[in-house]
Amino acid sequence: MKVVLAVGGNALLRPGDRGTAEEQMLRARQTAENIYPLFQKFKVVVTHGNGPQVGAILLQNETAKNVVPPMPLDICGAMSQGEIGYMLEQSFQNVLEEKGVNKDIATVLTRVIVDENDPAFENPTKPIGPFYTEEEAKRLAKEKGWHVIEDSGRGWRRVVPSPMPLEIVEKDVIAELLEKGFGVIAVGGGGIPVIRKGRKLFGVEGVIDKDLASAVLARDIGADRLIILTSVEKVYLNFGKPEQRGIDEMSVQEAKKYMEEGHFKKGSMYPKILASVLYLDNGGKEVLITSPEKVQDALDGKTGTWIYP
Ligand SMILES: NC(=O)OP(=O)(O)O
Repeated sequence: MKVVLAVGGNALLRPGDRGTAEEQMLRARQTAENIYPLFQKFKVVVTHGNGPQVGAILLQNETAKNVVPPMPLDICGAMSQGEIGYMLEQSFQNVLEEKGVNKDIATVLTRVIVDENDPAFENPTKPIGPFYTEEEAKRLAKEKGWHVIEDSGRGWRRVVPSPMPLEIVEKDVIAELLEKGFGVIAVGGGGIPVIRKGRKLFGVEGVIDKDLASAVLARDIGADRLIILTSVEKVYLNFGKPEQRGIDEMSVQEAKKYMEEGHFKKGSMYPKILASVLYLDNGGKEVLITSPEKVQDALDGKTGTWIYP
């Protein structure tokens, strides 16, 4: 069975973490300990976010711009794929070794085709980098020309364009590595956004949503299952309210209805449900949304939210 496994931001950073290498390596190791059995059971491609890391790389580039030439956002995205791919690959490989599982892991630098006329380029929505107070964020926006927003009740952040992913450039390479028995890490940070001009590709500045890009990958390689790991055990209706109710199973039609009714927050569960719909509406078979800690129980049918066509 071919599985695309999208790991959330908490795979590398938790609230309160500063984002040091030691912290991120520790979180990567914890993620590996939770998910290593999946590499034994399935042909797995792990995808991941990069919001905090790509924002930090961009800041580093901008801060040192008078010493070394700063890199544009697509190249910062490529750097974040290398950084995070390394941390995950090393952690997965070490845990698999300790558990006696014979599996090699390969990270694929991945580009994703977007539309150069995507309106997202004129309307930045993707939060990256550290959190600021409202006052700091508004000052930085004025001083540096940044766009900033309040991010899901967690603080203020810089936002950048987030075009819709259309196609995974490296889909055949990823599929081939899976068939040959490798565990694969790909589509890091939603992939590096590129546009097609004739037969050539060119990078563009943006950060793609990793859940949407994971759905496109799952479609493009004909994955049997899309698993989205996040900070909650299952999807909830009326999340955070007294009438909150966990969903064990829903159809894609029900998922669309709940989206329209406004049950899912834009910066958190909404893109995961949208990605599930995108995958299931394009031939996908099933989606599981749960936390890294509960993924084994969810696969045994004990928890998580399952979504079907
Ligand atoms: N690219 C992306 O979606 O990153 P986060 O999940 O970290 O926001």
